[in-house]
Parts: sequence; C-alpha cells; structure tokens
Amino acid sequence: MAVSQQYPNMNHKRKRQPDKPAQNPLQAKRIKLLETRKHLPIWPKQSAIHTALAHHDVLILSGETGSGKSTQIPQFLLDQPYCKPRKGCAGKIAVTQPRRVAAISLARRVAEEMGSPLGSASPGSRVGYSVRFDENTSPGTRIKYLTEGMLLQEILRDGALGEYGCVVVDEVHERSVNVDLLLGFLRGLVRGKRKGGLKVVVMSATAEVEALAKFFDESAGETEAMIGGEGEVPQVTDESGRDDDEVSWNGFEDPDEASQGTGAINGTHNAVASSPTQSARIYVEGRQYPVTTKYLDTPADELEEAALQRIFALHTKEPLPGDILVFLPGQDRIHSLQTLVEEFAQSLPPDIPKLQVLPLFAALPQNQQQRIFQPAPPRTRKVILSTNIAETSVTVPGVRFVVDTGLVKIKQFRTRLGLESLLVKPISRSSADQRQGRAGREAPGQCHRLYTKSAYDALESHSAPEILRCDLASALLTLKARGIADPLNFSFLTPPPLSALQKALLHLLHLSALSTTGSLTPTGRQLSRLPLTPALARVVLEAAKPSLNCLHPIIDIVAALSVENLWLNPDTEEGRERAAEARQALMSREGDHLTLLAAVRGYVAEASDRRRWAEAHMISHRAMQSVMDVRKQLLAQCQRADLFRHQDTVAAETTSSTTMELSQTEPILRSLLAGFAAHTARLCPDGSYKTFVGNQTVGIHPGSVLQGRKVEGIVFSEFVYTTRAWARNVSVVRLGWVGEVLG
Ligand SMILES: Nc1ncnc2c1ncn2[C@@H]1O[C@H](COP(=O)(O)OP(=O)(O)OP(=O)(O)O)[C@@H](O)[C@H]1O
Repeated sequence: MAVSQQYPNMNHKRKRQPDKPAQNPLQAKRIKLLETRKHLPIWPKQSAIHTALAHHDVLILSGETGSGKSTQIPQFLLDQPYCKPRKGCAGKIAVTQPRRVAAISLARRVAEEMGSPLGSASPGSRVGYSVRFDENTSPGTRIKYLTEGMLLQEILRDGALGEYGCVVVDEVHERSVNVDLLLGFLRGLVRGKRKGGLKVVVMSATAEVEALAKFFDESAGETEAMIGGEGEVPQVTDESGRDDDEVSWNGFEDPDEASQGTGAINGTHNAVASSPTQSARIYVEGRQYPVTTKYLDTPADELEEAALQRIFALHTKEPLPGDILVFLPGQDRIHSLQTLVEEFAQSLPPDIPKLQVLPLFAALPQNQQQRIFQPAPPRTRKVILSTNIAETSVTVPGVRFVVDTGLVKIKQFRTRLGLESLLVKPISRSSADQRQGRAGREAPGQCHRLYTKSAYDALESHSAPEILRCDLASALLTLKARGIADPLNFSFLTPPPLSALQKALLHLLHLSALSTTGSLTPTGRQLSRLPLTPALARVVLEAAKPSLNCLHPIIDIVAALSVENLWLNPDTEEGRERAAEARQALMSREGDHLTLLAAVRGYVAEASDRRRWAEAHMISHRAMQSVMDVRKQLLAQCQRADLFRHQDTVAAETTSSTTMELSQTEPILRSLLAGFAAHTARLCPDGSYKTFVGNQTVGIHPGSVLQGRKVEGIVFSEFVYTTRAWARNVSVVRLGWVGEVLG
C-alpha cells in the first residue's frame, strides 16, 4: 500500500507545507526514518495484517527479532476503523511490554517515526507511555506503550478497556505472570464480544503460536461472560466518588456482586454463549541485518574472566562505531565485571579508544537506565552490562556486538515451604536468540556466546512460564480485584498447580484480603491498589492505622527493602571489619528493619554530601538513590489512597532515627507482623529457630544484624534458600505479639 494511502494526515501536512519539511525537525526526522522503515521485513505485510484483522478479532504475529513488530504494528493499525473513536470506545492502541525500559524507549522511537512529540510534551502528541509511577501521555495520545502491570491496573478501573480499540501484547514468549493474566482477560473480552469490538494482536519472535491459537480459539462449549457488552462500559467510580486514577474502582463492591452485573468477567450469572472467534496467524520472515554467531570451543572456567577477555578482544580489534552489550545473570555480577573492565581500561595505551561502562538492571533508577540510549562520547565505545532486562524489545543505538554469558538469575518459589530461592540458571534457546537479536539492528552484527554450540543445542527451547514458579498471591489478588469470582477456573494459558493456587488463597485469607467465603474484603481492595506484594501492602495498611501511626517509617523501610544490595559487601576480612565499624551507628538491636530505617533517615538528613555519607557508611549510593525514588513514589501513592488521614505528621520527616526507634519500635514491628505473620519463628532450646507455621528450621542470614543473637521470636520479610533455608531482613518480636496475630 502506498504510504500516502496509509498516512492521510501526514500527507495533508506535507501538502500544506511542500517546501518546508526540513524546517520542522520532528517532520524532517520522520521523513528520514520513513525510508528506514520501508526496508523493515514487516513493511510489505501491511495489507495482509489489515486483512487479517478485518476478518478476525485476534491476530497472532510471530517474526524474527528486529523485523519491525514492536515499532510498526501500532502505526499500521492507527488508521484502521477499529482504532477510530466511537461510542463506548476511544479507539486508542495499547502496546504492552514486559519491562518499563522497553516501553519508554519504544514510545520514544515511535514518536520520532511519527513526527510527534512524546507524551505530555505537547497536548497534541500522539504517542505516550505509562509505566509504574510514570504516566507520560497527553490528551492526543493514540498509541500508548505500557507495561503489562499498568494495563492490568487499567483493567481495575475499567474492566472493558473502553479506551482501546486494539491491544497489542508484545513479547508474549517471556510468559511473565502479568502477561498470562492479561491474555486471560483479553480472551474474555474478545469472546464476550465487548461493545464496539476489540482487536487483539499477540506478538513474539518465538511465540508458541499453536498454544496461543488454541487458547483463543478453543470453544469447548464454555460460556463467556459479557464484558461491557450490550450495556455500557462499566462505570469508573470509587466508593468515595472521587475521580482518582489510582484508587478508582470499576464499580463492583465485591466479586459476587460483580458477577451479577454486566461487568463480570468470569462469573456465571448473565453469561452468554459466544461463538468461537478463530484467530489469524501471520509470520514475518527475515531480519534487517545479519548477525554472525560465535561459540566457545570449550566451556569457560570463569565467567567474568571470559567476558572481560571477549570485551577487550572486540575493543582492540573492531573499529568504531560498534558498542558492546553484555548479558550477565544479575546485579552482583554486573558490578564485579564493571570493576574489572574499568580497571583494565586504565591500562589501555592512549591510541586505543576509551571505554564507557554502563550497568543496566531493573533496580537502577530510571534516569540511569536511560543513559544506555545516549550516544557514546567521541572516540569512546559503550560497554553495557545488563541483566535480561535488555533481552527483548529494546534497540540500543550503536550496539553491534552482543556478548552472552548464557545465564539468568530467576526467582523460584517453593509452594510447600512458602520459600523463595534466587537461582542462576542457563537461559532457554529462545532467550539466547532474543539476546542475539539485540545486535544487527542498525547494521550487521556479531553475537559472542560464552558457551559451546553443543551447550546451546542442549538448552530448553523456551523458558518455563513464571506462573509455574512464582508466589501466586499477587496474581490471585489481581484477579479477585478485577471481578474474577472464581480464580481457580480462570482461563490460564498454562494453568498453575491447584496446590499453588490454594496456598495463595490461604495466604490472602491470612492477610484479611479475602473473607472466609473467598470474596474480596475492603482491605483486599486497598491492598490491590498498592504497587507492592500483598504482604508488604498489608504492612503499609497496618502502619496507617491510628493505633499504630507509623506510616512514614514503614514507607522508608519498604522502600529500602525494594532494592538489592543496599549494603556494600567487601570481600576481604579487613574490609568487612571496616564496614561493621562504619555501620555501627546505624545498627539497631531490634533488627534489620530498624537498621534500614536508620540508614534511610541518616541519608535523608544529610544535607551536604549524600554520596560521601553513603560511602562513609559502606552503603551503595546508587541503591540509596533508588530507595529515594521508590520512597517518593510510595509517599505519593499513600497520599492518593488517603492513608495519611490518621497519621501524626510531626513524626514524619523530621524525627531522627533515635527518637523514632524509641517511640515507634513496637508499632513498626507490629505492622511488620501483620504482613509477615507466616514468616515468624521462635527460638528452640537447641538454639535453632523454628517457624510457627510449618515448623521449619530456619537460620538467621549471615548478612543480618541479628546473626548470632538469641531472641525469643523473630519476624522476617524474606525467606530464601541458598545453601539452606535462611531468614533475611529479620527483626525481634515478642512471642505474645505473634500469638495475637496468629491466634
Ligand atoms: N531506538 C531505536 N534506535 C534506532 N533504531 C531503532 C530503534 N528502535 C527500533 N529501531 C529500528 O527498528 C527496527 C525494528 O525494531 P522493532 O523493535 O520494531 O523490531 P521487533 O521485530 O519488535 O524486534 P524484537 O522482537 O527483537 O524487539 C530495529 O531493528 C532497528 O533497526
């Protein structure tokens, strides 16, 4: 199809100003990028995509990395009838991403390609994004890139997603819990024939096409609930009648009630039989530039050493431009490789270009994450050391070389023990291909796999869906809060084991999020609106009670718990002694939570040089910056949820840690107990600790300030397995308090 046919608005502008496009930098860039776009493998597929969606509600689109799916599909669909505003539907396009770094960078790129300002920069901007704590859209936004979690949040406000004419679910192969939940909701909407119709495009480089098609097409004689069908799109209101984004509710007081109205999603009342909607499938062949893949002949003994060697081989042999993107299994490995590369770079002769090392991991503050997209200074090569957050969807300009360690760090939840382990595991072949796909996006590239070809062949083809290996409490709360009366019968693409679902339901019951009949309580509803795990959200709610009045310190503690590696861990005995000394003033006899509070308070109180303060206390300044970010956002969320109503604000920012400890220790510890009652243990005569629930033996983690101490009872916010079961982030509690909570 001719470009003029597809972008009438664009041509209209060009006709009016035939000689002047270069005067407007946005338009000049758009015209330049249009030429690049036309060479993308997906470009010739436009009419096939239009035809498919004209006849089907669901399109499953697979294609190679870099073929143009994430950036082009929304632009192809923009002028289609289903993306026009109409009654009951604003006709916008939502494009979901597993991670915020991808959502932001894609929105920026697509805005450039469309010659539009980004987000709130102008009321007329047509492209925006929405990630946790950062909504950057305008009244004119037509295409919105957002994380899966944010779209789930929108479902909470409007179960029919009336804002959108089309939802594009990208990178489905990552199979995060959130994407699985979204697919279930979208399936319900499409099959329930939402008023005004809804188109769904499911995309991935390596989608499990058959499984997805079966999921959307299978009728099995079941009934689908009406979602905003026949009637109106469910009202956006909240109990207090406030028009507030974060706290608005879709109008259901409780799921049982919800299932009797038109807004029910999976309820049995008012359900209508739907005709099966067959999905369409399109495969986009080819990628724009070739990538040469190299393997090791023999397995590497030492991973960082192998990565270091490869980085320097590339740096000394390959001409500029050509940045290097290295995939590593976690923040700790990133930091140690960063130190090695920076040390090594010092020894380079002056005629070799410089190196700029940039880390990238989820806990890094957003502004620091975005640095990877800036061009390197002259005569400098960027080396980006990343976890798998740069694995999908992102194009890092300048990258020609990928170095892949073949490892990833994942969380694995053991349902029976309620225990989480962080494991470093080999990636799947599909992940390896995604990593490889980050090269060859602007020019031919190379991928250096730090493992052998036979190791690659032996990898699992796909990563196991997260829903099979995570704590399901958050997922269940998400479902319950969105009107799913019976989550056990929700349409899961991969149903999790029944035992895991039951355990999560029980956990929600203990948190008072559910009643004994399984319906969502007002507390559960409040928990679902906070961007925290149900347990931490419960701690926050408890702290907001007038009787405890300790919301400010609890927010500080929760923010500090949100980052990994706040405390620097020296690897020499002497360094460790120095660290212990440096932290002495912050340590609380009550345990890690109050110690974290003292650290946050000390940092906040430092007026002159916070970096120096952090260094002097052997605290990571970067981690503390993230804590400040989360703290600010949590404060805003709690304010919006009106949780400060009963708080004594004098106690807030100004109180020093010492005064705070004396006056608020008990309320803080009692608040923690409300969320972590199941994570409590008592001291046994043999000196070990045994959990109250499950009678598990648990050790106090070596990193805890309580290590080696014998106290009558402990509460811990993390239960992890490494060499054995450890309680991490531990505080002292009285047995009487535990008894009160556990009954
Ligand atoms: N920020 C950017 N800077 C430069 N080029 C970009 C940028 N984003 C996209 N591109 C170009 O557009 C091409 C298509 O990117 P797109 O993300 O749409 O592909 P994709 O098929 O979704 O790939 P993947 O599945 O690997 O994310 C890239 O290969 C690159 O050439």
